[in-house]
Amino acid sequence: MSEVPLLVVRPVRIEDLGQLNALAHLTATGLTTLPRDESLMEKRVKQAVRTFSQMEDDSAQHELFLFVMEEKPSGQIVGTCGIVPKVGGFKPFYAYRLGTDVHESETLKLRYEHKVLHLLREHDGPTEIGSLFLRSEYRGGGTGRVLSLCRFLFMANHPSLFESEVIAELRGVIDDDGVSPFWEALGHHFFGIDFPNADMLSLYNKEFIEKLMPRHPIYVTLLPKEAQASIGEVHRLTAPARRLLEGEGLRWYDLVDIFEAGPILQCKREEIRAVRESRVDVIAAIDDHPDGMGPYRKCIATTVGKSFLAAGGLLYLREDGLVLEKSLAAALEVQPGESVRYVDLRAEA
Ligand SMILES: NC(=[NH2+])NCCC[C@H](N)C(=O)O
Repeated sequence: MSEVPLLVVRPVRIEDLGQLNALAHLTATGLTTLPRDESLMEKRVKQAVRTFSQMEDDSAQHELFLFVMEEKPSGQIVGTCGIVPKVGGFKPFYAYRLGTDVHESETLKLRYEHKVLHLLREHDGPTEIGSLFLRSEYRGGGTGRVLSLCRFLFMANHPSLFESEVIAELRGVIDDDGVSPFWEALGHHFFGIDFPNADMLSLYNKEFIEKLMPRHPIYVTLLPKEAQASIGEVHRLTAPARRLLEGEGLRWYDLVDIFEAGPILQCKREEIRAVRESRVDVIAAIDDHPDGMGPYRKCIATTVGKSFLAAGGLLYLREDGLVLEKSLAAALEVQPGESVRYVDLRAEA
C-alpha cells in the first residue's frame, strides 16, 4: 500500500507528552489545553487519559477530553483540540456578563443606557470546547476544520457525557507583547501583575480571582476607549476560529472573559450544525476505485464502541452504504460492515 501521509485525530496518550510540550512552545503564550508548562501539561494529559478510560463510568468525574492529530505513518503530532465536559463545579467558572442599565431623569429629561459588566460565578456550568492548535505548516485546506469539527462528532457519539449548552472562550485582543487594553484598564489595578502572568496563574489556581476581582459591577463608560472597543472582540489570529464556530451556530450573546474581555460563544449542543447534520452509516465497501455518488469531502469519525478516530477524507455514497478509500479506512481502522459518523467539512475549495 502506498504510504500517503494522513492526518488522524485520536485520544491523547501519555507517550505524547514530549511532543505536546514541543508543540506548546510553538504557541505565543500557551493555550489552556496546551500550556507552556511541563508539569501542567503532564497533569492535563493524565487527566485526559483518565477521562477517556472512565467514559463508561457514570459516577466518574470526566475532566477533560484531549485529542491529538497525528500524521501517519511518521507519528508526528501536528495539532490538538479538547473538550471540557463541564466547567465550574468545585471551582467556579468566571465570566463577565455585559448588561444594560437604564438611568432616566424626568427633571432633566435625560435617559442613559449604560453598559455594565457583572461578574458571574458559575458552579453548574456548560461544556466547553477548548483551545485548538495546529502547526502552521498544516493550516489551510480544511485540516483545522477537521480538528475542530471532530469534537462535535465525538459529542454526537456520546451525548450523555456533555451538557446541553456548549461554550467556547475565544482569545481576546492582546498585542504581540501580551498587553491587553482591557486588562490594563481593569484587572491590572486589582491584581498588580501583567496579563500573561495572570492568565497563566489562573490555570493553576483561581483562588486569587475570587479574592482580588472587583466586587462591584463595572460601568463600561468609565473604561478607556481602547478597552471599551476590545469587549467581545477576538485576537487577530483567532478570527478564523470565530468564523468557523459561528458557521457551526455558536453565537456571542453577552459573556466575555474577565481578564481580556474576549467573547464567550454559546450554542445548545443539539443545535450545533456538525452535531445536528452528522449521520451514521454503514461502510458497504473499501475500494480505491469506488463506484457510487461522490466523492464528498467529509469529516469522518468512528462511532461508539470503538476507540475514537477521526479524519478528513472522501466518501462515496452507494445504495447499500458508504465507500471509503483504503488509506482512509486504514487510518480510521474500520472494516466493511462497521459504521462511521460523518459530516460535511464545509471547507472552501
Ligand atoms: N483569561 C483568563 N485566564 N481568565 C481567567 C479565567 C476565566 C475562566 N473563564 C475560568 O473561570 O476559568
